[in-house]
Amino acid sequence: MSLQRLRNELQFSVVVLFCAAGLLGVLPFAVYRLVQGDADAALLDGAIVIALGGVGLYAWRGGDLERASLFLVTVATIGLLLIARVLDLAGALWSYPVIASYFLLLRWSRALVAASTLMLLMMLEPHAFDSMAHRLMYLASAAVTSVIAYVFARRTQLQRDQLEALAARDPLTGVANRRAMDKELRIAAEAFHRHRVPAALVVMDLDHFKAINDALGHDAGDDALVEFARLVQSYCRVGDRLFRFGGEEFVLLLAGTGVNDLQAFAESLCAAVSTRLRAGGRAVTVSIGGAVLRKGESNAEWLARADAAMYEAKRRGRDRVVVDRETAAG
Ligand SMILES: Nc1nc2c(ncn2[C@@H]2O[C@H](COP(=O)(O)OP(=O)(O)OP(=O)(O)O)[C@@H](O)[C@H]2O)c(=O)[nH]1
Repeated sequence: MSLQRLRNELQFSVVVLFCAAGLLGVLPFAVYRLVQGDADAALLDGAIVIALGGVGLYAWRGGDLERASLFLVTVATIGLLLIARVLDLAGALWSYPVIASYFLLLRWSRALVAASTLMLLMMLEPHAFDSMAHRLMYLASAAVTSVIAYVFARRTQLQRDQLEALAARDPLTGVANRRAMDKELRIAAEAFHRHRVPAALVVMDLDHFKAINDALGHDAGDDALVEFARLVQSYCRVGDRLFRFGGEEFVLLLAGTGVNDLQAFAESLCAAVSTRLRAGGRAVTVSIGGAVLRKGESNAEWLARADAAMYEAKRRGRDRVVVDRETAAG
């Protein structure tokens, strides 16, 4: 489990690997200082090793990553400032990995503040550098490290956001996909169970879609799906969420909607589709099922009721709405 997280989760792997690398990097020095009889430095290195080991173990065992990250950068910063005091320039060299950790583990604005503060404190440290030239060289190299780490962290974050957005979208219609739906349903269900905010699900399935494909070709079918999604979205309010459930089936989540509003909304949407949606000059219709979330009901049960209502609409002749009225009980 944790090995898998090491491969898949950036923050987890940075915390664990930083702790492991820091621990392995500092431990030999702690032993060396002890052998040399340099008790202060040995004690300091030993304390850093123990702190890094503790944070790494905490994260590895599933501890809160935000907390672990904050603790890690704090330990690394304090350790670095103390080492720079005890060990002169050799201590300052550790500021490069510490700066990198800021940009990998903190929000970029906080990382910028932390890196600037660290550089300032190091510059003010009287024992860390033996000449002004060394001091300025440190400042320049630490600033370059900060810029590179900043660019890398920002780009990585941007790419991650883009990948997440792509993974949640249906490429044909551009609406959210089934994966995104599960998350939104959880949020709506939580608002209902905690605060009694009603929520309705609308399941929509285009009628005789196979016939459209067969008669006009797959591309015309695709166009009809895109047009349908556009039409439904034009009917949505700001908080409503449309998902492509698969094939020619779509799901609409209406937050704050009770059973009567659901019925009225679905009826007008159904009528709008049959009058406005066309494929090869022919009207395209939709069968719609609806259900509002009931007390004590799981999301799967809720969705299954809306889906069953949609199949009932198909059974009754298509191009119509069936709302599961039992839902009013909740
Ligand atoms: N063009 C296109 N067709 C799709 C897509 N996804 C699924 N389909 C087609 O949608 C059709 C669905 O057919 P059926 O499940 O038999 O349903 P139907 O013909 O719509 O009939 P009813 O739902 O019973 O009214 C299949 O022919 C699928 O190939 C898509 O992304 N694009």
